[in-house]
Amino acid sequence: MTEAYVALEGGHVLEGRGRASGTARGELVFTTAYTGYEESLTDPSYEEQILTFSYPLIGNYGVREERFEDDRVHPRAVIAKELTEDVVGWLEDEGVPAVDHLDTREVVTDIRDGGAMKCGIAVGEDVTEEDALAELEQCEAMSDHTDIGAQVSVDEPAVHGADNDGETVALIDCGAKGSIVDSLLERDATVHVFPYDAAAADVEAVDPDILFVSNGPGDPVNFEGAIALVEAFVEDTPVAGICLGQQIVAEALGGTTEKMTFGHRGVNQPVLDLESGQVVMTTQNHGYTVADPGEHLEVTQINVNDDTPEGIDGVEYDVITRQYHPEANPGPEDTLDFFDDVLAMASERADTRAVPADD
Ligand SMILES: NC(=O)CC[C@H](N)C(=O)O
Repeated sequence: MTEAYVALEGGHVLEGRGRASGTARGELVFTTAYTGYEESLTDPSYEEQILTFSYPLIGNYGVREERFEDDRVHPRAVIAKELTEDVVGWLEDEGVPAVDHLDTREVVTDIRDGGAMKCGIAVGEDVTEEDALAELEQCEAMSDHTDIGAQVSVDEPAVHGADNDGETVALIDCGAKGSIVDSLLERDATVHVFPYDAAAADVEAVDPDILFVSNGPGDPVNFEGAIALVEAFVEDTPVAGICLGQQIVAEALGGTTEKMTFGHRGVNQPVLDLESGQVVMTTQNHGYTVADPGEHLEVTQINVNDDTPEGIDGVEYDVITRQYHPEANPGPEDTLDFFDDVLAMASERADTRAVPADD
């Protein structure tokens, strides 16, 4: 019999059915997404986290690689009410422990009331509660993962769409989802992907029309290299960001970020555009938020549920960021036009440079 124990911060241990064996520790979070488990499980932003699905049945339409956001599963472990054989086989192959047949409603309400918390998991033939508690004991707070970018970023720069005719984007890869790159390529951009700690001179060498800071896991203050890049480029080059990217831009330009109680993870987060008055449905996956944008940034969109900043523009600089995921995957495509706005900003910059100085 495969045992499964989930030890929550504070020492409460839940018992479930073991589906994929192993031990793991991480920050316990939940997503309310009712579809898109392949995309969520391959989203690098879930590194060092244990993902609970509040939707009860996960895996019911199989597992297809073309829906992956990256080439591996990122959460340290997976919890659901019911996991299908397809998804269990995939998690087993990936060596990611999985537990089902426990009360996920209890897990979700614990997180909602107590906040995202440390968690230890043990799944296997002979594991005990103590094994899960030992994992919990060793679990570090998310902010203590000071070099988390190294786990998810590219090692070397890479270029995609070199033959495209559009704008040149320097994408700072802090754990970028594949569909962010795809969304730019579909709009004819050339995308130079750089490691999260790239030197400014290397980025400058491709003469980007825009610096684009990606999504990624963990605490934005730990991405010192990416923060320095925004500082170095923002006066002369437009800057865009998604999710962690928005938080990094705020940190770079005099704003502050903070940890939320349990964050936003799901595919139906309502966002209000303050200028148009329009509300859109968005995909989200974050546990930190911009607390104060500072004087160089202004909030243009807010979350309808809790008023947190969802869209930010530069006051005097060309800056545009989103806290949610305009690329969707999973989730609604209401906000794909963000990529058009980003590339329009990049295009203006390209046009300005093309004009000779004495014109
Ligand atoms: N998806 C993301 O980029 C997540 C950003 C950051 N790690 C957070 O949890 O807020």
